[in-house]
Amino acid sequence: MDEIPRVTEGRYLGQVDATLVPRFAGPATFARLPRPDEVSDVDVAVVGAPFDSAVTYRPGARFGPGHIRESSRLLRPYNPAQEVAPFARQQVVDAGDLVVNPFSIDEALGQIEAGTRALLERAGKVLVLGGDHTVALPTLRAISSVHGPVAVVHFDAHLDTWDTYFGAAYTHGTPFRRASEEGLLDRSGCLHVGIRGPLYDASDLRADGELGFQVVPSVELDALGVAGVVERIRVRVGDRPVYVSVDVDVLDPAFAPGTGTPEAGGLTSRELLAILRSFASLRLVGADLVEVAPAYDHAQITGIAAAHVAYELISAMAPRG
Ligand SMILES: N=C(N)NCCCC(=O)O
Ligand SMILES: [Zn+2]
Ligand SMILES: [Zn+2]
Repeated sequence: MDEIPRVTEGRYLGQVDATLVPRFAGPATFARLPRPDEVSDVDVAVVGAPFDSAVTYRPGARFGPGHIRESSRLLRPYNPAQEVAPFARQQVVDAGDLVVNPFSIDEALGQIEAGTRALLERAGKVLVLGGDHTVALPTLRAISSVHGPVAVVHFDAHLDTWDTYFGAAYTHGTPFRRASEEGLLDRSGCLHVGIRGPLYDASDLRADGELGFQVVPSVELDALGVAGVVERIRVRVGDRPVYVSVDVDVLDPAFAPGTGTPEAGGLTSRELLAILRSFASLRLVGADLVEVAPAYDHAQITGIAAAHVAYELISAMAPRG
């Protein structure tokens, strides 16, 4: 077969050219980007962590990476909202899926950390596609081994700083408590955005604050506006290295039905995408996008929202000027 025609800019190998190869055909990598073995240098690696053995409610996020990739076929090379061509300013690749043991949470966490560390030897930045939110913990272990403790901007309906479930410490409701305890977070620079819904107890929020998080709850979105939220984030993280964790359930179930623990009253995709666009001015070192569970999705609503979240994150990582 002849070489597949790609949109290329200088040394950066981009997407399969959708004006020459139908976008519903051809490789199923994220945004139809190349694999690592097709390029010499890597700036950003997208990688799947298809693990969902630590959920408290509906399973299925193990199929998230494949669903996000399949929903990313329509993404085009130029992002007018950020005025950047994200795949022409940096080499972005899809490194496929990590192998994760579905029967051992401990082993899976070790595999995700080792896989991410190995990628970081080649790529400056990673974007991990979950998987349930547990995958943020091993990813943060790998990231902080390179950058030290990081500021975390966490988009979620849920705090995910709870302690244990059924006596288990490593679950999708506990990654940020473990990360804080392990010293992976810069406790002066973390915040959650989009928190809503019932808690277990009023003390959950106090404990969360002690672990290093400020909260921008979903109910404050209208009063603050996108610009107000962006400012809260900017002031909190400053020039620290920033890790962004996006649980797709931060979106209202109307915009993201395909997830395991949905809560009413969330962000619109327009709000979330607008906030992420402002991150071009932050020092992004890595990100995850988790909790996409296609079995509960319809017409790729959640998958498309997730693909655009990934696109804005990668665009924000692109060097400017
Ligand atoms: N990370 C997500 N999506 N959900 C955590 C919910 C934990 C709970 O059931 O209390
Ligand atoms: Zn959540
Ligand atoms: Zn979460």
